[in-house]
Amino acid sequence: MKAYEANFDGLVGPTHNYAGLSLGNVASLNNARNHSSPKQAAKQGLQKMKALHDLGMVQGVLAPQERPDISALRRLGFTGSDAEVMQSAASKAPEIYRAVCSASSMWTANAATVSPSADAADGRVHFTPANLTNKYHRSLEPSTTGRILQAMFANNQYFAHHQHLPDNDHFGDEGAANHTRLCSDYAKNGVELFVYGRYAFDSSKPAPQRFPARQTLEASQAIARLHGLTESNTVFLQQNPAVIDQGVFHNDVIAVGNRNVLFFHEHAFLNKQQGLQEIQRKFGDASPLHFIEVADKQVSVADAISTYLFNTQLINLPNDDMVIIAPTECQEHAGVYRYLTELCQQNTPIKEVKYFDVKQSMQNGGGPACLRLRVVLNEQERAAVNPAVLMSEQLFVTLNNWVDKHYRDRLTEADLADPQLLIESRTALDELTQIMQLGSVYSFQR
Ligand SMILES: N=C(N)NCCC[C@H](NC(=O)CCC(=O)O)C(=O)O
Repeated sequence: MKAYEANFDGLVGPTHNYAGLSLGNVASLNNARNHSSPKQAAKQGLQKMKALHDLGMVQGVLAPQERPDISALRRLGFTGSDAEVMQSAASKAPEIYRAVCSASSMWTANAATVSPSADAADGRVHFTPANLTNKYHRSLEPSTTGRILQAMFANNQYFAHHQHLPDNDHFGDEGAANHTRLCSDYAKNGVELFVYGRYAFDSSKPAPQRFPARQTLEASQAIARLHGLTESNTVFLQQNPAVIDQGVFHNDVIAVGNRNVLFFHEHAFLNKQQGLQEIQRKFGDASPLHFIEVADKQVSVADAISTYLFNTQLINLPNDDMVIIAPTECQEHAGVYRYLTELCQQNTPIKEVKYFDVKQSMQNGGGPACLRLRVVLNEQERAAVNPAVLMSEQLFVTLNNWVDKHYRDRLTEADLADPQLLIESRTALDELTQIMQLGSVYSFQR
């Protein structure tokens, strides 16, 4: 049976803003406190989703989260009406307040880790929401993410949903951003590559010194166990601590894989040769596996971070051509643009690059690949997905109208404390759960 690698992009939420919350994420800190455009951000995301749909890809939408997160503030002792909770938190704890306003759930590469049914012992598609423990503003996401995923992939004959890992940094898990699956065909058993930043229970092991390693080996191993993967179809690689310390806060900022191609930077991994050999061994030699390694002299780590060359999507079109979906930053950088142009003339499966403007997201350190969660679905599984979350001409028009109706063109930090913004957000999300037939997934609805 044929299988597809579907992309589920995060719909940017109404409070999208630049709060400088992510130590280790260069863009987040560089653009802190700039004003944002929630409307433009959401529409940029919808444009990319629609473009992939029009290319014949299976494309879906993952709903945003309720922000400002009032229940998170009440858990921290802020009391009174919703408006009073917002006002007192915004004035007494502005850093915390900015964190509970973040629309960071748009980066759905961090929503969960997904293992296709062809890899899992029980023959179902497995989802584990990421606990995102390393950053407070992201740690607010997993419970709601889990409810939204269960409303999208509801049929438990085909889909298995796990609770996110323990909310402790020893099990820090950032989801699919640190997970890649290589295979000869999406429908066939593949090799699942887990990339971690540090060991949690062995401080003698290498670790970054300047910026945090968000993903632990122990978290990645737990996910593999929960998903029913085997030793023969999993590989655990450590990210090079030196690149984490330069600002590569997820593996998907320095490497990306799709089907039988792993596209990565020379300095991406620790013990690279040993790791690549293990991948090759487990992938087998029945069909070709392409390692496309970019040398530092071709593209430096710093340029990879500023252009997000590796936070690109690698997709196979229905005609089987492999295409790179890149941010326009890659087009605007002469060296990276030259590299990509030459790459398409070489004898690799990659034939073309398509550029998209996702600047609102890029300014917070999220590129095209951050914005999507990949889910491999065979025909039966695809038919079991909630149809209201799958992109179509109609859904594209409906969601653009919805954004035009509810989203602000411009948001400044001061606007975040406006009680009206909470009302606008909740009104928008309540309507969205009708459009996408999600049920009452938000705590304000329960
Ligand atoms: N690479 C992947 N897969 N995802 C990108 C996530 C970017 C996100 N930025 C933020 O959360 C910034 C929020 C702010 O500063 O307003 C992060 O650091 O977790």
